[in-house]
Amino acid sequence: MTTLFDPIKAGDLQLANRIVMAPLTRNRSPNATPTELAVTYYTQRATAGLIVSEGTAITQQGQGYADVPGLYAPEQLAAWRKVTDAVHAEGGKVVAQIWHVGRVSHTSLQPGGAAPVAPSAIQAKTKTYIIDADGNGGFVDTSEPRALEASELPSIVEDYRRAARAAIDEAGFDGVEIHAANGYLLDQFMRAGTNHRTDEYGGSIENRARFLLEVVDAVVGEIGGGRTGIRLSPVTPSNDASDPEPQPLFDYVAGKLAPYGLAFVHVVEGHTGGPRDYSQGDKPFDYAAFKAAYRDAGGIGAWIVNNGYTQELAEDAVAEGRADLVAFGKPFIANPDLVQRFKEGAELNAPDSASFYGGGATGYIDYPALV
Ligand SMILES: C=C(C(=O)O)c1ccccc1
Repeated sequence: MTTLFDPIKAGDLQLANRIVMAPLTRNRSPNATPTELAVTYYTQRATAGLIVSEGTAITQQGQGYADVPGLYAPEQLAAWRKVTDAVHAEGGKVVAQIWHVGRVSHTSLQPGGAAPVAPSAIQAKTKTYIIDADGNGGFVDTSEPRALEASELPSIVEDYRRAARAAIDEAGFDGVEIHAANGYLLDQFMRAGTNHRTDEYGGSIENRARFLLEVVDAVVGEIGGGRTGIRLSPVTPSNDASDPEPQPLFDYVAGKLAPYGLAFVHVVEGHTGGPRDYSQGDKPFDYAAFKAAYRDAGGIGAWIVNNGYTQELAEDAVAEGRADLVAFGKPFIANPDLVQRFKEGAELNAPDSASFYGGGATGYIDYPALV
């Protein structure tokens, strides 16, 4: 019977166990540049079978929150290199989550104070975190976006391709995870609640999935499917995302992803950070059918599940073949040695939500490991 502690090869990634550190935004990268604290933070957690980095912007246009990191400037890439070298020195594996927020941003974060971009000019009913001129952080409404011209999309595809190449060559990551979840740009294009376009990128499921698949094609073409993963969240309402018929949409996407030889498909089940049984549309989302759509079309990527898993739920999912790996977020924030704690059945540290976002060492690198 497969357990969480069995190694697995996911594409080109040889992983020591099935326990994944989920991408976790921590807002501790001033000027979009990870600090030395990030080196300690990720190294402390290097026993994870795979670390997925926090969302990392492919360009300033793709930046949506204060103090999140980027992959688009030399100092950012050099800072990430220190992180990946340190994780590798501990025997860990780490991929970069490459991210464009689309409409989930604010003019103060955008190049030249411009409006954020999106498939359609529909303002997200959500807030983002910015730091004002006096250095005070706070949550504000996201700015009204402008609709991207179709002629602008090839340039954004190139931004993803360039970021993927830089993540490998400059920043030293073992691969990338394309962030196509949680109501950000690629999810905005896929889901009908955010995509009201009438051109070849809107309307039908095929059209709404087109931009995502152009990005996947470019990234895989640049770094290979074996070093490329993707994160999807079929029914999350995060960042005001919605679609009335998620099953046909994501079953279609699964089938189109299958030929790319991806290292993994990472699925957020339910409401990101909320109830796993949350769903949209007139019936619960069928995750087994979604996985089957991928496998039946020839998809070989490892299947990673996420959102609210306990060790017991994770062990069952892997033992029963519903997942190949399980990603943990908050447990990894509070337990750098989560793998050891699972192995020993040790008590887990409780996470302190007050220090999830922003700040310094407190709540970041000071959670205790087992003696
Ligand atoms: C990258 C994020 C995501 O995928 O939801 C994120 C961003 C800000 C706060 C929490 C999470």
